[in-house]
Amino acid sequence: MADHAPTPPAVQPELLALRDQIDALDRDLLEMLNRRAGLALAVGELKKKEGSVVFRPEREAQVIDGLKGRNPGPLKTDSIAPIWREIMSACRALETPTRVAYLGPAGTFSEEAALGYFGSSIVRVHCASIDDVFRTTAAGAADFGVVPIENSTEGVVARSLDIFLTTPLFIIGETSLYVRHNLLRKENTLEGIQAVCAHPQALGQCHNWLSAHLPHAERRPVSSNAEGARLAGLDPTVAGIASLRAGSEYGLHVVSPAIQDDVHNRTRFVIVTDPSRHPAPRASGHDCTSLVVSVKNRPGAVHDMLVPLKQHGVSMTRFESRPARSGQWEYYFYIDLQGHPDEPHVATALAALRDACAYFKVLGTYPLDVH
Ligand SMILES: O=C(O)C(=O)C[C@]1(C(=O)O)C=C[C@@H](O)C=C1
Repeated sequence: MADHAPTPPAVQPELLALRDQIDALDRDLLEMLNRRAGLALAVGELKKKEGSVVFRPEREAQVIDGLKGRNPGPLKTDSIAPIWREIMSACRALETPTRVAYLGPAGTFSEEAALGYFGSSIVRVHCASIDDVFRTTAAGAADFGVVPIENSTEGVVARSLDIFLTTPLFIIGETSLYVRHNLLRKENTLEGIQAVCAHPQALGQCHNWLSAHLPHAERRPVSSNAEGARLAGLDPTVAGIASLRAGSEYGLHVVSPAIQDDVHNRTRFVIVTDPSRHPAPRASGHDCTSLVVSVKNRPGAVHDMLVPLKQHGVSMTRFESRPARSGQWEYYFYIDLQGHPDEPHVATALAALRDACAYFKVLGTYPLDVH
């Protein structure tokens, strides 16, 4: 009896012929991608002469939308956005480096959102907190910041919304991520776990699972999930809740995968930048405008404020309130509208809304996320 591994079957001639065709096409693709990169470089030179910015989110959204609309298959239409984001990321990097700040360390969901939105050809700027992402971007140490603003299980990310009241930064893009949390640990067992370290949002999103499976373990909030994973790597009695990427980053076992209470758990992130260095994106055809407003505390004030939207046919896709901290039961309202102020009906509705509000700030106008 042979004691060595069986030899694989001989490669069939049909398979060889198909692979030859794939190799030839890959060479064509490589040549075409390089021609595309050459054109992007020429665009970059033009922009340098004009003094205009390199990153154009509305153009990238249109490129992806256009290709999705003409995809003949069999490539899945869902595959188009990630492929072209990477291509445009590589082309953009030839024009200029894109520095992106987000809540670090390596392996956070914020990092995943940043890479999903900008592609992987970016300069990664890790920040210790959401406040730090805003500060770093405002100080010019990053060109863009990526911050979470709402989660489908836990609701708003209050800190991000509060900072929007005072920050000079504005929103130029959005991206959403399916967030799957995993219980990670040095040992591959639930036995002996004394504490679970994660971001408070993740602890909240896994509340039922933790109550059912680790009722006696302390739930210890830390600055990020990746930080929780890092701590789990240092102490065998500690588990972290984080992404699979964070697990492999810190050499941990996945003791239990997908422990979030809601299988459709999603987080929405926005991309912020300094308007003095980067203009607002132009209309792409599928845009969102985000506002924060307040009204005088009187009967019917909120209703009256929203009437112009109906009158001018503008859809509201989000309406969120946060206490104004005045002690007077006053609130700030965070509103997302469909459309771009360059569209006349949106501009008219915004002007009327502004007149009806005691406080009115446009947080940004940007292309809707393209998947
Ligand atoms: O069209 C441009 O303005 C480009 O710079 C080219 C390109 C691309 O690769 O398609 C790259 C960066 C921009 O964000 C948009 C598009």
